[in-house]
Amino acid sequence: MARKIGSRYTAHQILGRGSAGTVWLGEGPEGPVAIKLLREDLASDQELVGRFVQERTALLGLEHPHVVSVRDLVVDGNDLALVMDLVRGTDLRTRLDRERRLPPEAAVAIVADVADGLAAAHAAGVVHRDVKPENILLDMEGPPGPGGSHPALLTDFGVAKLIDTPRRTRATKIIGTPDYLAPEIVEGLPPRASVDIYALATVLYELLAGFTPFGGGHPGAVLRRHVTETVVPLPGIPDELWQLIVQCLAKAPASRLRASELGARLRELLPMLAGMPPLDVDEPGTETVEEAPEEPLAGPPPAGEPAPRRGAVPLVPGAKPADANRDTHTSMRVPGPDELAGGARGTARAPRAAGAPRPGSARNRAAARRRRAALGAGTLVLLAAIGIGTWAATGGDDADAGPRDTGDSAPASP
Ligand SMILES: Nc1ncnc2c1ncn2[C@@H]1O[C@H](COP(=O)(O)OP(=O)(O)OP(=O)(O)O)[C@@H](O)[C@H]1O
Repeated sequence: MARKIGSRYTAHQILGRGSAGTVWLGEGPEGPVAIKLLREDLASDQELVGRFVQERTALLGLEHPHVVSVRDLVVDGNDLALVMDLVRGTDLRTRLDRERRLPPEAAVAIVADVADGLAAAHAAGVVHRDVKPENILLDMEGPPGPGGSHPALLTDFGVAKLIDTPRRTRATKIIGTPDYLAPEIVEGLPPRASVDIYALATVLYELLAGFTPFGGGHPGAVLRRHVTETVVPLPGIPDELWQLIVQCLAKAPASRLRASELGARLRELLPMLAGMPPLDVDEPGTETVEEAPEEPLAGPPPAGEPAPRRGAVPLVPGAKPADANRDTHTSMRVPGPDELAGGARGTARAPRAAGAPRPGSARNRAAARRRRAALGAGTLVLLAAIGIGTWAATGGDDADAGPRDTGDSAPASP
């Protein structure tokens, strides 16, 4: 059923639903558009509406072949909507679900497109903050490129920032999708351009492997892995490609490549990857490092309340997720030192070449011991980092103090 959005747009048919709202196929004065209608509870939040209007210029200003442009912002009664270019195709999550792993050439071509889009955004001072396969659209009407991949476009710019908490509390909250969150966000530091590079490298790893490097299990465990664990090489991956992934998954933001460089370096690899089949990797079982069963950091939901779905589990006991129905986002408090110390039992996931023995052998037990030692050291590092995060939080209201989330004006440098 058609629905009017403001005075200029009509929404015809639902294209999909996300955590922040529903995307409609619509019509505007200049032709077909995609309209993202934000959830009612977000639309009725006066502060968010204020930010929405404030962000107008930054959101509307981004024009790039690999970015889904926002054409208009509509604030009309209870409706809050972003009007975007319509991309006729599918999102990368759907393709990944269908194919499980992509041939390296196609994966690299897609990620190079997104890196180029990010480079333009970062140059304009915009940090995306929620790079993940769901936010990468494949334009099936665009010409197929290397590996037969259609052009990839990054969408949802600015949405993570819009639904973020007020500035004064921002440094104490984590907003995002756990599998793609850079370690410095877990540590409570403000998101800079380099968080997008980390998330994009995670996407590249996922396209090649079929799973993310630090995902699996409780969101709290996922967050800890970002800070404490190092990524394990994928069997059969060309070394040049692996080195790029490792560099962009560096724990230190300054060690990661800039988006423009990442795009260029990935494109240089394309000829070498031509015709290479998907990597032969088995998804690792989640190997428990400690013998004792892992205790969830948060208790079970009270009787009568449904268990929150993936990504919506509070990291800290008693903390309520912003929206338990969110499928892919999480809203958590930055864990305190006690909570981290109590949750130091982690899990480690190591990819295996297809057919290789599962973990549990004497060799793997030795590796688990090494990881346990590393995890202990990592926890110390994390505790120190939380100290820094706390400093950032307490400095948040002081105009002259330390680093801050400048959001749309965040420096594009890592
Ligand atoms: N500009 C667009 N053109 C065509 N389809 C779109 C466009 N933007 C989004 N979609 C489709 O709408 C669906 C919902 O998108 P939306 O951005 O709301 O959610 P998401 O990114 O999947 O999840 P989340 O918001 O939780 O991150 C997506 O599956 C996507 O395929």
